[in-house]
Amino acid sequence: MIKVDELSHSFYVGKKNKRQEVPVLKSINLEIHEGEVVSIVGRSGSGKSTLLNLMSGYIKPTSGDLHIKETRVTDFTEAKWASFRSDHLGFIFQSFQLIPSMTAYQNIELPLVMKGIAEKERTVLVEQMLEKVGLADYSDHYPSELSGGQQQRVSVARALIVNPPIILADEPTGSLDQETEEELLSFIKQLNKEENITFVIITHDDEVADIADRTIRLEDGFLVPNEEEAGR
Ligand SMILES: Nc1ncnc2c1ncn2[C@@H]1O[C@H](COP(=O)(O)OP(=O)(O)OP(=O)(O)O)[C@@H](O)[C@H]1O
Repeated sequence: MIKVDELSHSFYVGKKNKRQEVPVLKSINLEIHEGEVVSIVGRSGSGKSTLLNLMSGYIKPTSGDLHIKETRVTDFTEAKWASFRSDHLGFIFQSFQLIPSMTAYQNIELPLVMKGIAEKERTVLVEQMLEKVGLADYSDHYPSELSGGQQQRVSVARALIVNPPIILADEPTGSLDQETEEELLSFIKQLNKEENITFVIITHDDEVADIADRTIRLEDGFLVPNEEEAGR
């Protein structure tokens, strides 16, 4: 589903004549299979978000190769990435990243508008999705009128609305209380089981790592070999 080969990434900081290379990811090899829930853990600064941003096409690798759904995306232009993302990837963030001036309904509808889906069809899909995430009564609420857990459900609904086979999540439970976190995790597990959606989840949270089929650990930009896999 996602194949990462010898992927390295450096940032360059400082002024032109004093440009300094900051190597962040170092020869990462990794394969994520269809239907897996994979958590990515590691200390702050270990490169987790950089890896997710590479998988999303928001940054380009310095070297190495990346395939998603058997498509080589390494050299994609921004336009190609934008269309690939809208067909294959959904995103969930710690800070929800909802548009404050749009209602729950409009936030969920947005990816369909961007895909050029007709209004009639959008209405059916958004209403179904509001039911599915238990927010049918909150469709006209703005993000500021929703609890953290409800906002996260809107953001999950927005990620799901285009039926992506893969969802990439950066600390999705980071802003939630214990109970809401458990709700979100069981919803993720349910989506994974019933709809075979592949999840890649960055987390600091042991409970998220607990629902994952596999945990990948980054340390200073290197992937730490998984003992179980290394022993096979
Ligand atoms: N745009 C950038 N320019 C320069 N350095 C960057 C940039 N983005 C990230 N870095 C550096 O890359 C390293 C890895 O950052 P990254 O955000 O991937 O870590 P992380 O594991 O996700 O951390 P956290 O858990 O705190 O979110 C850090 O040392 C960071 O300072």
